[in-house]
Amino acid sequence: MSRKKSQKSRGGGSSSSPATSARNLPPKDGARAGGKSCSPDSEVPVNGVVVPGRPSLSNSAEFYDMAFKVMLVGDSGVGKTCLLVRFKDGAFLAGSFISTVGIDFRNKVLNVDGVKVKLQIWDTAGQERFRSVTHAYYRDAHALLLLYDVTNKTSFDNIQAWLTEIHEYAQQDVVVMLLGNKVDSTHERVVKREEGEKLAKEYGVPFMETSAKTGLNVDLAFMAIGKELKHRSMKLPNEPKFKLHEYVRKEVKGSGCCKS
Ligand SMILES: Nc1nc2c(ncn2[C@@H]2O[C@H](COP(=O)(O)OP(=O)(O)OP(=O)(O)O)[C@@H](O)[C@H]2O)c(=O)[nH]1
Ligand SMILES: [Mg+2]
Repeated sequence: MSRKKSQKSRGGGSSSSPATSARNLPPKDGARAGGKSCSPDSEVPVNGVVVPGRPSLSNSAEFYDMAFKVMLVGDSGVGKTCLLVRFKDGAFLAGSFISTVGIDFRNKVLNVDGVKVKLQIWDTAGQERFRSVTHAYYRDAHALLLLYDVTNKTSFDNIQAWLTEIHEYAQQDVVVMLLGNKVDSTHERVVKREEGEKLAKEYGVPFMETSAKTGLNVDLAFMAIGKELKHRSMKLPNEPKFKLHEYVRKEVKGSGCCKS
């Protein structure tokens, strides 16, 4: 997989540290974990592959073969932070909603067909006032999970604007996946699954509905991204091409009410 720009462009000092979340992600992997600023950029090489055959040791003391940057984007309140916490810790952040301030990240190593794939997952702030902070991170992202909230029509209507932004700031070959979150809220749902599917088809991106609350399809979304990125960077001559759309279509689970 080829990345066009170097990602060492944000400088190496503390001034390059992102604004971090006031709440949200417990300070384990985040950019200011332990009160220190660090440069997570240096951990993830441009093409994702660390050193073939020589596993590296990540911050979380877990070995991995390759590492990639994944960003969570979408309107404020769609559930980006909750989705990440569900994936990383298997928990749901219930209670009052505290909006993310700036940007933060967490690492998780996945076993993708016997290969340890580290995903460095950046949780962005959906609020408009943090948009310029987020823009600076797009260009290094290998994959983007774009979320809307199935109980919030505006968040769905804004997806096109998000995709425009992604095309403007992200790499051309970035992997994008559309997620309709909060499908557990069946009574409040205002965006049908078919509408999400239609929009995703229009833009040629894979789609699934998720629930950070119940965990529906959360692991699958990240695993699909991990598989796609791993296959892109480790294409063996006789290996069949990984088909992300097909994989998602086959593996995705319905919300219980309306899966065909
Ligand atoms: N029912 C339900 N509620 C959810 C789900 N995911 C998130 N929420 C709730 O939605 C609210 C917003 O969730 P967050 O994860 O903080 O939203 P966010 O996208 O990170 O918002 P910003 O940080 O402002 O960009 C919180 O009150 C969550 O409890 C879900 O899958 N189901
Ligand atoms: Mg958040």
